[in-house]
Amino acid sequence: MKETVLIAGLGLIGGSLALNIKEIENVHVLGYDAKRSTLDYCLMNGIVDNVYDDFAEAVKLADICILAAPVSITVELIHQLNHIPLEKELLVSDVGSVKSQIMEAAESLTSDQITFIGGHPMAGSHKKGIQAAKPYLFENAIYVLSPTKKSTAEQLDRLKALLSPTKCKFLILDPEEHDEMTSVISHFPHLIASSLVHQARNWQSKHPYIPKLAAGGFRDITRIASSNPLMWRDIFFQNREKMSRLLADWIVEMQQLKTLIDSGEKQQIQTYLEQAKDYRDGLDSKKKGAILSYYDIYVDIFDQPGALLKVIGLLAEHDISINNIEILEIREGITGVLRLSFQNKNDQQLSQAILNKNKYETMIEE
Ligand SMILES: NC(=O)C1=CN([C@@H]2O[C@H](COP(=O)(O)OP(=O)(O)OC[C@H]3O[C@@H](n4cnc5c(N)ncnc54)[C@H](O)[C@@H]3O)[C@@H](O)[C@H]2O)C=CC1
Ligand SMILES: O=C(O)C(=O)Cc1ccc(O)cc1
Repeated sequence: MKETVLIAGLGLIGGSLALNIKEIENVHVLGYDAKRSTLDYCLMNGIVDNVYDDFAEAVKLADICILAAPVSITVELIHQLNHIPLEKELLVSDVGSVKSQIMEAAESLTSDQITFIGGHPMAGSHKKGIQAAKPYLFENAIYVLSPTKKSTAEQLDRLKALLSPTKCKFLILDPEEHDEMTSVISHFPHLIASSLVHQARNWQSKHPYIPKLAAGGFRDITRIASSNPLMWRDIFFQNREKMSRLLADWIVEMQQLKTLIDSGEKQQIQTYLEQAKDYRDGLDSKKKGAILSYYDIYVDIFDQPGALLKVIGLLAEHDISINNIEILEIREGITGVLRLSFQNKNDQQLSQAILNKNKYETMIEE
């Protein structure tokens, strides 16, 4: 029998999930979103089979519903579920970056027909909206699942099967643990990235050339500050206790660093940097897999934009999709380096072979 799956919120994450779930035979995918233009786009591009601008109407038809709106809206939608008369069993999940409030709302659901299992794919981008949705967004990424008291092992397996086309790796976590870990590894770094951008902007009044000097390091560390402010406002708000605790620790560490810098203790400064480097290098190791590391190739190029187009064209001819392209420190007419990122090792190695055959100098970091 056909299973009906509703995705509520068809932005970057909901749209990317829909693209994957649509691949499964015998699944009918419905979409709900507050934006009419998003629903029209989804229909026009075959991302879902049918669209609704009324949550209650759509959810009544569904066997499984994935809530993929901003976190505060997801909490509201869970509360709404309590007041929607359902005629069949409904398995509900979500994709929210903070889990505690969502899981609290889910535990307070009174309907016997609804079972909730929390979810969070640990992958995304700084882009937002349906037009940024990609089918391979979650490949090799961790997908956190948080079962509830009511959910059964069979329901967990059913959800995993539905998400299996994403090629993610599942990890079961308790919501409190999840929120603490993501505050350290995702939410707090975002706050620091935004604060670094503010600092640069403040200095720009004294040095108008600051933006022109912004080199690779500043761009790398502040990339996430260009993400969706509405989404991150919700994340900071919902995880504010853990963020505040991390800020307090950070302030103490910054004070210690200030003392170290003021003292001019070269050896201690070097030790501090070496310890950070050792830990960071270990995180990136593909064997450990602690960070979702993309498969990068560095390519030497000589003049842009011609060289850029040629490299991309060569890979496109072989249907290889590039996850990210970055030009590292290139100026016109001077040798530069292109960093191409791929989702998997196969694409990385095939691309290297193609580029080498076409006389490009390439390098893969071990
Ligand atoms: N962007 C990212 O990298 C990641 C985001 N997440 C989580 O995924 C969720 C969605 O984020 P994105 O897809 O990035 O955001 P997005 O802004 O791309 O998409 C959100 C969608 O929700 C819709 N929406 C807003 N209010 C609504 C309402 N009242 N009813 C129905 N639809 C509504 C919007 O129209 C939009 O289509 C958030 O909870 C976020 O925490 C999780 C992992 C990664
Ligand atoms: O853009 C990036 O590097 C991200 O880290 C994306 C991301 C944003 C929010 C999440 O909850 C999970 C992943």
